[in-house]
Formats: sequence, structure tokens, C-alpha cells
Amino acid sequence: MATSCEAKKKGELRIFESSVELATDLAEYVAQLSEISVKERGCFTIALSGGSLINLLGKLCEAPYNKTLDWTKWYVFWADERAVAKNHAESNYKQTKEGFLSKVSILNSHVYSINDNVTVEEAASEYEFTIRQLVKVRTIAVSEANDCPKFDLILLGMGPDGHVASLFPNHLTLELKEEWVTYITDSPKPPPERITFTLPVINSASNVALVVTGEEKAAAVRIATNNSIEELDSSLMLPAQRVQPIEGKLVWFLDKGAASALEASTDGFGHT
Ligand SMILES: O=C1O[C@H](COP(=O)(O)O)[C@@H](O)[C@H](O)[C@H]1O
Repeated sequence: MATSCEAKKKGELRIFESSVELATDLAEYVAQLSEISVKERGCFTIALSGGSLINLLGKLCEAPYNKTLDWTKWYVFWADERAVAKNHAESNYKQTKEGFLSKVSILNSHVYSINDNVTVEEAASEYEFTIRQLVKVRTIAVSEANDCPKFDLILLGMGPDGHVASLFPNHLTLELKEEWVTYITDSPKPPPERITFTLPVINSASNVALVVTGEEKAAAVRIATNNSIEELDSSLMLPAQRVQPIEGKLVWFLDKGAASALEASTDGFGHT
């Protein structure tokens, strides 16, 4: 059974006893957003991350969702990618293909993986160009607040250091305002070269979910969800703390371990 609560700005927290319960609720959450988007806009644009998130999407590949979701209306993107070949064990694409895409009926032509045959700089610029074309024809919606792409859903994981996508603490990429996609060559977590959405894109999405499991992430979860430090200089904030959708909705999916440093009433979320 999940514990759930709402908080202004920082979003909704859903805490689960087990990763199975988390995965079950996550599948229902994604399925509902897919149905709403397909009904309202005729398609569903989703950006995925790599890491532990992909295994938690397994329930979406099972009944009833494998049959009931309109997979042909899905358009799949990546919030970040590691600059390795697509068949490399570290590739977010490879992991997603094996753990998710190969098990559902998403059209190959709707899968926008990031080019692994060019430099990271070129790959980032090519990926941004592709997204711009899809925004022009409104396959991807546009944010009226800032003209950024407005993905129907961005699914993010978080590292123990509070990084999301490939936006790492204290990195200059966190301050980018105009770019939609950027690259880094000095990632503190290997591999060093990566391509990533910027914060303006993440924060323009209609829905953002942060899916975090494991006790080693509990301290970062506590900081990132703490309402009392929102006035802090943003450059001192963890990347995950800066995920604050402008108009969209943020939901945190946490297992018991990841939520273990939260206190019921002092962090502003007050469990219900
Ligand atoms: O390197 C990355 O790390 C984060 C977090 O991964 P996790 O395995 O700790 O959940 C992931 O969200 C990101 O996409 C990936 O490139």
C-alpha cells in the first residue's frame, strides 16, 4: 500500500513498501497519462532515462497494458544518453530496447534514439534539431510559457549525488537557459561523454516523474524534496531539487529505502 501526499511546488510523493508495488503504480500512472494524451492530442510523447528506471517499467509490458494501450501513438525520446555505441552495455538505448521497447508495439519510426556515430556535440545538436521539427508540427506540444517542447511525460531517475538525466551537481549545464539539449565531456559518473535535456525542457513537460529506489539515495531525496530550502541560491541546489515543472505536475515514486530519510511532518510533505 502506498503512502501519498501533495506539496506545493515540490509535487506529489508516492512511497511504496516494495519495488513491485512501485512498478505496479508506475505502470498505471504512465498508462493513464498515455490515454489522456492520445485522447486530447492524438499522440503520447514520452522521454525516458536509463539506469534502474527501465526495470521498473516492466509491468507496462504485461497485461492489461500490453493490449489496452495504443502503442502506435507513442513517440519515445531519451532525457539523456551516454556516448557509447548502441550495442554497448552502458547505452541507455540498449537497456531500453531490451527491457521495454522490444516487448511492446511501439513503431520503430516513433523511436528517437540519439546518434552514436558522431561527436557528442553533433549528436546533441542533431537531437535538438529533430525535436524542433516535431515541435513545429506539434507532434510534441509546445509550452506557451517559454516555447520549449512540452513532453507529455518525462521519466527521470536520480543518482545518489542528486543528478537527473545527465545534469550533475555544480555543472555549468544546469544554468543553460536557451538550449534544449546539451552535452558534457566530464561526467563524474562514467562514461564521461553524455547528451542530455536541459532543465528548461524538463521543467516544461506536462508531467515529470522522478522514480527513485534504494537507501543510498535517501539523503538526496530528503534534500531534493525539502520545501524549507527552496529559497536557497539555485546554483547550490541539487539537480533533482531544480526539477520543478512550470505548469506541469511532478510526482516522486519512492521505495521505502529511498524514502527512509524523510520525516513525516518536518519536510513539508506530511504523510497521509
Ligand atoms: O547515468 C545515469 O544515471 C541516472 C540514475 O541511474 P540509476 O541507475 O541510479 O537509477 C539515470 O536516470 C540516467 O538516465 C543515467 O544516464
